[in-house]
Amino acid sequence: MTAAHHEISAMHRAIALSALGLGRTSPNPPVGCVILDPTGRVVGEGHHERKGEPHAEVHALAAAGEHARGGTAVVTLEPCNHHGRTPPCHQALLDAGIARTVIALIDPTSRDEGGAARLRAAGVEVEVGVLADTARLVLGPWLDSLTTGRPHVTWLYRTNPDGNPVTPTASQVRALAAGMDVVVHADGSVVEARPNSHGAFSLPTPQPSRQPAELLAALYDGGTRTVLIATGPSIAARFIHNGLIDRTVAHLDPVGPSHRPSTRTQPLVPTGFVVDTVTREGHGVRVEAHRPTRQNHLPQ
Ligand SMILES: Nc1c(N[C@@H]2O[C@H](COP(=O)(O)O)[C@@H](O)[C@H]2O)[nH]c(=O)[nH]c1=O
Repeated sequence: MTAAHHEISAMHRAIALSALGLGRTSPNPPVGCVILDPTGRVVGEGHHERKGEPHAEVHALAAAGEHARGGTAVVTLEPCNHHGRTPPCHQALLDAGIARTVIALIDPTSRDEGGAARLRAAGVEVEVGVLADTARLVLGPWLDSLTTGRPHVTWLYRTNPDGNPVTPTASQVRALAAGMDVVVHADGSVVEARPNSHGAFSLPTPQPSRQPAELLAALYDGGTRTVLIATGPSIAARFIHNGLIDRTVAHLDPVGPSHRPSTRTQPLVPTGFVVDTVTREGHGVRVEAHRPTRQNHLPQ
């Protein structure tokens, strides 16, 4: 049996909710969950907000109460099977009487037997891989950081009318920083993207190191999973040359319909990057690109 239409709709909602956790949950993943009652009606929603706080399933089950009995849990990441800072979610689902669980992505950090296997063993119907690629839009950086052992790094810049990358504006930085753990600013400072957004678990931000790889390793050890480099090309180049930029977001300053650049020294996106989206935004254009890697796709 595959996912029904109303389960797909619930997964879309769960994925959107999970993104509310971006820039807050690290080192935990941003996860969303929707609970459907036995008739398919939405009776509870939740997302993981911060390390040490309840997981998405627990929030959603609390909202659903008794309506969850015999119902379906739709969750963006495999329910956990271990006692960490919070009790195992697969047990919470069993205790609530959930009969079916629809999962987008398997948790590669599942200790021993994963939550999906535990649920199946207890007689719960489990569907895995539902809207996996869509869920990866939110969980991708967290999953990538597990594979690389360093935070996922985005370089944000503006291109001037000549087409060369320069430091982004404060409002461009603010908009993207909302979903990031840490920002490296043009003055070299390394700060939590939104102060105190990680709650009681505060992210240590090490002093900027001359070595980008060392800086990223120290950030990863402290729990950072996403970094925004909000600088012109000189700082960013040190990361690019070491293969440490995963994604770029460029804001193009508008130019007239006929334009002759005086100097063009830099490409629009780093060499080898693949452009994903080109959108008109505000007065300018936003271009997003990513560095293709062999490790982009973990097993689902
Ligand atoms: N945030 C989250 C999950 N996160 C999983 O749990 C681990 C953290 O456990 P703990 O220390 O108890 O918070 C984390 O590494 C990841 O594997 N799992 C889920 O089922 N739902 C959630 O909402």
